[in-house]
Amino acid sequence: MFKVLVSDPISNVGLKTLIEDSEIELDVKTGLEKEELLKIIGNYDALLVRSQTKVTAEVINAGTNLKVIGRAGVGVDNIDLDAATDHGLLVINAPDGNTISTAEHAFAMLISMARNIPQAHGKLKHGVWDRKSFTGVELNKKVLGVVGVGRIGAEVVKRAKSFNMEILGYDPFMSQERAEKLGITLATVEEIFANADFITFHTPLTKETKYMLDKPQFATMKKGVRIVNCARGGIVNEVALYDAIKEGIVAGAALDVFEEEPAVGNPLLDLPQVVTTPHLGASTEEAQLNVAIDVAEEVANVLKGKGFKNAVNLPILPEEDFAELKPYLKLGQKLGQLAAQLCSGIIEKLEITYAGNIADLKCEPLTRYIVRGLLSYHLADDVNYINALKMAKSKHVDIIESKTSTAKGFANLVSITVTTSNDKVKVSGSLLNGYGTRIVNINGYTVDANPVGHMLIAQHTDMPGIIGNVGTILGEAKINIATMQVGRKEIGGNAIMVLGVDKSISEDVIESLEKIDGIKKIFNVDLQN
Ligand SMILES: NC(=O)c1ccc[n+]([C@@H]2O[C@H](COP(=O)([O-])OP(=O)(O)OC[C@H]3O[C@@H](n4cnc5c(N)ncnc54)[C@H](O)[C@@H]3O)[C@@H](O)[C@H]2O)c1
Ligand SMILES: O=C(O)[C@H](O)COP(=O)(O)O
Repeated sequence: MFKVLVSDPISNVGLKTLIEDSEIELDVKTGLEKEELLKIIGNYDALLVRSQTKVTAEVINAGTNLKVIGRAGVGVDNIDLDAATDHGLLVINAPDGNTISTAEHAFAMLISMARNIPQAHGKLKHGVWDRKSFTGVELNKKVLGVVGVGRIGAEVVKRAKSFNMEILGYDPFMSQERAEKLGITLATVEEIFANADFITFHTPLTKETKYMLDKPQFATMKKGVRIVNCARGGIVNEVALYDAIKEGIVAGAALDVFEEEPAVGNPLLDLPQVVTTPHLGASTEEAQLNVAIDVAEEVANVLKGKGFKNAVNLPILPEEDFAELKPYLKLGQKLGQLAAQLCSGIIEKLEITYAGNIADLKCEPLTRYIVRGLLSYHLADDVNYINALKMAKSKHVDIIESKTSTAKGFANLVSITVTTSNDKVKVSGSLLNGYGTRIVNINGYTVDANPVGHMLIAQHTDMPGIIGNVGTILGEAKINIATMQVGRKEIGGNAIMVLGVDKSISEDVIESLEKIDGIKKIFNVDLQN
């Protein structure tokens, strides 16, 4: 049974799949104080939030059973992604469900600001018929600057076009071709700031976008510019905005989001030029239902080990690409596990070569499986597919990947070389058509071993009697040999023996094996998981 905590208001109808799932126990506890959340989070496998719950490193540390954090919405700036990744926790969001609602809200805010609708409404509601104070401006033929032309930005563009606005757009990922398709002019952010009558922001809040509109940028703007921020507080510096309004540079600001929320008491709210809503961009029946359905489905899939598509802290391959790579994942993990058990010392470098037809695939997920296999020998469950690369970096393990079309007689070959403070180990594996995963080379010795269960790998001198002696000792210890491979480079030289055995070999048996004349080193390898 998986326990899921919902700590922000999320549509009950949208959560129906989780509520009705017999494998899931759902608790809805909204408005928890930080201390209360810290106290109970350790009981849950999944946490579902919107933007209110601050999922800090402290919460993540306390969530010892957490596997996934689901965000019913887009922005994940309330979640400490680094801490989640460090703990191998998957963070998923629901990026598509509130696009239209937020674009409509941004546009509603823009028009309200241009025509002073909230101010006039407020006055009339208080019994004052004031037609002089609220002369607005048209949108027709005005220049709209859209900063961030992703899902929401592009929808805002569509709506602005129907109002006959001239649109300048900036997004680091927008090509000239896409701009032309949207019917807008590709501009730099500086050009937008210098030329726009209205500027609307639709970027996430990142280190790069934090205060992208600040005092120096206001100084470059047209007098009378109007600003819309329905993305995130902190993209626009609120102190600088306040000053720019007071100085008459900015004629109006429409704000749905604030640096500190709830924004009660924010000085900007005292300015008549500011129209505002309390973070309502995604607050429609439709958006809330959409995001709840999406996040519920994804969280259930993650918990049950099924596929998911909206991971925030994990690169996701298109389904077709992942299907091609999937059969290799087990091979990658086993190669990593095997190499970890064949080497000693501090792991410094991992070199991976993808050869043959696998070189044509997008191998990043496979690299993660190899790294996970390698590090899990020492770090056990602390390392997983999500945090593997970060964990390697934090342990100062350099990862070097290369690809080549030639695979030395195999259709595909994955080779890994692990360099440690006192060792170097190379193992290669292949996915053999009809035979599954195979270890085909260990430190230059050709072998053909199925990487499963318990293995005994012995480095020895190629001389008569060794195989018999090993068999006798294992037989006396009641250890059944399932498979056996011997590889050598030259007669009487160094050789390797790879045995598949039915159970783990105890230390005293290993010691007896090590005493056999000609045996150089014994590795008791466990490839069970
Ligand atoms: N007010 C609300 O209720 C509400 C609702 C939904 C989303 N949002 C906010 O809106 C943001 C955008 O949502 P979306 O669904 O369109 O996301 P998106 O990922 O589709 O689009 C964001 C775009 O911003 C661009 N970008 C990133 N850095 C940039 C920079 N320095 N300059 C210009 N562009 C940059 C990205 O390339 C991307 O195309 C979210 O991150 C969220 O914070 C707010
Ligand atoms: O990023 C988002 O999806 C929006 O800011 C919506 O936030 P909310 O779920 O708290 O309304």
